[in-house]
Amino acid sequence: MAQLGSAMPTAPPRNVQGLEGRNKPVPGRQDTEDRGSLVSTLQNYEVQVTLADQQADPNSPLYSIKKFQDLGLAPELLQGLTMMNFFKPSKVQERALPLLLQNPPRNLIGQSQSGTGKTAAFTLAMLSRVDFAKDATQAICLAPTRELARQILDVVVTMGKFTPVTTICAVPEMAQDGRMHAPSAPTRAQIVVGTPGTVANMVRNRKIDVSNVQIFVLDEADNMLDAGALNDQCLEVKNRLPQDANSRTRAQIVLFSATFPDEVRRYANNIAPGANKIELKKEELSVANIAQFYMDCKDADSRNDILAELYGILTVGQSIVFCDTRSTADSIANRMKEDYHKVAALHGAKDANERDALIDSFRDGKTKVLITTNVMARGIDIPQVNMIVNYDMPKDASGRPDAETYLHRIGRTGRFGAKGVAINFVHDLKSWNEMREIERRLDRPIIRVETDDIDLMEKTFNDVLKKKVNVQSSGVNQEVSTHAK
Ligand SMILES: Nc1ncnc2c1ncn2[C@@H]1O[C@H](COP(=O)(O)OP(=O)(O)OP(=O)(O)O)[C@@H](O)[C@H]1O
Repeated sequence: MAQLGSAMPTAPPRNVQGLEGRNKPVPGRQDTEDRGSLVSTLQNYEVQVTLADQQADPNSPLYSIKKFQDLGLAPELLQGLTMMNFFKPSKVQERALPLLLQNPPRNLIGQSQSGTGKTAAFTLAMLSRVDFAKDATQAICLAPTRELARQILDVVVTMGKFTPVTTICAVPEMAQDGRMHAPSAPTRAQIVVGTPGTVANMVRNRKIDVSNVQIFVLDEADNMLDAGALNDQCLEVKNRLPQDANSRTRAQIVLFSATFPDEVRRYANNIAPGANKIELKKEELSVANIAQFYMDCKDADSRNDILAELYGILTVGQSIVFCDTRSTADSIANRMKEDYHKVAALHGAKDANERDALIDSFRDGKTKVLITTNVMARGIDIPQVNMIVNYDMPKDASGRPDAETYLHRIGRTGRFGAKGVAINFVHDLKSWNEMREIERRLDRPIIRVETDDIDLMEKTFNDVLKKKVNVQSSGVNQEVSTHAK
């Protein structure tokens, strides 16, 4: 098979500004700003019909027979949903909301595919449990990264716009921007969203009074309850919440994730005893609208050449490139920048202010390609992202292929019914085996795409994004890799 590699022409990236799709709504859904407008263009019209069709398809995770009005929500929250152009609940929202709002409150362990609206479900539950007349913290939500905590806080604020709710984002070195307080000050905010370390610190130091907390949410719960510091910090917060006579946490405990590996699920049952459960079957884990490809790279280094060649395609929408380590992320970004490609590297070694600036710039579409580590693998919701590249295949702490992290990574695209493309780089037998193991576990084909013909690559991806092709029946080259031998 012909491959890109050191012999690849080093011509500057082709100008793809004129390509169909640029600066237009992501196929399959509308951009956030556009979703409110009445149908103004043919494309928006098509997009809206597509989402409505999916929400009417019983096999879609976006399917629901109910309206938000049927789910027992307060009128101010319905107003917030209308303002956000949430017309119908998704399956997880329809199923979770009545369970979350039942009285007396009961714990919930909820699982649903990436991008299917779990955040709205637990945000509505938090907003519903708050007594706005009470000047005290009543809901705490923990998320594994500052980027995700900030994003969840934004959803709380937007959805709660017609309520008088008070909120804070408790993450390290939170900037004062009028809405978010510095976490060093004691708070009475009704809803606290933050990262486990900072919130645990604040609770320990009495900066957060937990005596009135009614609901405690762990987003990305399987990750948070996996052994390690996150788990210890989450447990510390939970154990400081008021308890009943049987030493059970009085607050409603809500755990959400797209994945719950068996061992974490067992443990989750101890954390949230007697919980209502919404579970996915193994075959339901993958999101069908994300087409998965792999590219044969000649060797480890040639991945950079292929990435440079892909740049034009990656910037048609927005893309996230995942690699193993912070230093790899920096070195890929530096090499791309040497070729005058505009990319940003975001990872845990950057300071807080820089991280905020980088994600904000990416969210605003000012940066088109983000090179990152698993720090961005979970929860981040940027509808314009239509491509994901696994520069390195994800591995767990013991170095084994990590199918859960893979699902979360590729789930940064294909949000709420949109189409997305995931591209895996395979450069040796090891990475080939890792990819095949993940493919086997998730039971979805990962299909080879040729790397020697940029036009064909572009067409293949565009056809998927424009819904012309169902990859599983497309006849796209399914030969095995040269690394399979
Ligand atoms: N009922 C709805 N109608 C329209 N859009 C919705 C609805 N619910 C959620 N969304 C949008 O869908 C996108 C994905 O939602 P969200 O981020 O909550 O997914 P998630 O299930 O938490 O994903 P992940 O597993 O990646 O964390 C968001 O942009 C959100 O605004």
